[in-house]
Amino acid sequence: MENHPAGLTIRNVSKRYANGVQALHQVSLRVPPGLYGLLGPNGAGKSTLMRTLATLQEPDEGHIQLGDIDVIHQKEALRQTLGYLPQEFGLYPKASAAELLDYFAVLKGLTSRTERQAVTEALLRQTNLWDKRHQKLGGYSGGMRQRFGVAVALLGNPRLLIVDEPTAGLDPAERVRFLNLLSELSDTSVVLLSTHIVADVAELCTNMAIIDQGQIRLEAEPLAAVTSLRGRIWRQLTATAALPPLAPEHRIISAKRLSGRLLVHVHSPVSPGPGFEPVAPDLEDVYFSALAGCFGPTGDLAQTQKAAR
Ligand SMILES: Nc1ncnc2c1ncn2[C@@H]1O[C@H](COP(=O)(O)OP(=O)(O)OP(=O)(O)O)[C@@H](O)[C@H]1O
Repeated sequence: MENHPAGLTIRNVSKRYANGVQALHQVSLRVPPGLYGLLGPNGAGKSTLMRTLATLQEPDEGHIQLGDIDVIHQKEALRQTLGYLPQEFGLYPKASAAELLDYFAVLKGLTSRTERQAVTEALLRQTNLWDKRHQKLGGYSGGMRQRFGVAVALLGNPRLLIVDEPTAGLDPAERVRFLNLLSELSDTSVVLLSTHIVADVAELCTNMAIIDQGQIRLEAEPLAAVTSLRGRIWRQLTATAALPPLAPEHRIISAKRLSGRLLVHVHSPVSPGPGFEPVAPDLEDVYFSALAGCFGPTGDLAQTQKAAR
């Protein structure tokens, strides 16, 4: 991180809610500038971590640093440089994008009308909404709403942009447009994307982490993670829906129904037995292997590879 003064460092962050749920357990991550994907299933703790980073809630313990800002103890300083797009946000349906963005710019302290016009025009162009700026937000599609959310989050030129599950509900074209926008933004800042969609991370993220039950299961570059699984993923298409019997050291990482049959993927350093064939791994195999604990308790790819040699 020393080489990346604007990067984000998260150390041993834990959070237990009043109802006893341990949403985060000793989470540590290094998030360099670029597009970083935080991938995990429902209830993994992604939103809890995002809200904590956005200073909307306190962790029980841990340390978070963005460049020279101590996020937990210098909340105001962090907020000056943060853009946050929550999982759900309300918009005034009767306002147009231009009106509402102008309003948020005033709230952000941009009092000069000329300056505001320049800033909001640039943001509406960047998010590809300029032509639709006079349309009422109530008539915006899901993707346009999300891009408008990003325009609002970008007011004030944040060094850290947090987007919490932004692609859920977008059609494929809108999803790609939205991810491209995030990728462009990540040229100049840290962009943290939380998602449960593996393809979001596979396509554009330069780094990623997989979180499950409040714990980091893997932190890696997506390509390196896929490469690390070469020769370790095997598949079998079973005639019935029954899972094949396996030795304890072989782990079924996924089982999908396919036209009445079952496509089983197994993580194993050697052939799991007759009926299995090797398969070129992809990021979905990485994801399911991580959830099955195949990358070890620390989720550190380098450690895992060393142990496997
Ligand atoms: N305010 C809260 N009070 C109590 N428990 C909570 C609260 N918020 C979240 N939880 C619980 O903490 C765990 C993590 O939730 P969180 O919303 O952070 O996960 P997530 O990965 O964002 O899930 P999703 O993809 O479903 O949004 C879940 O078990 C959830 O039920």
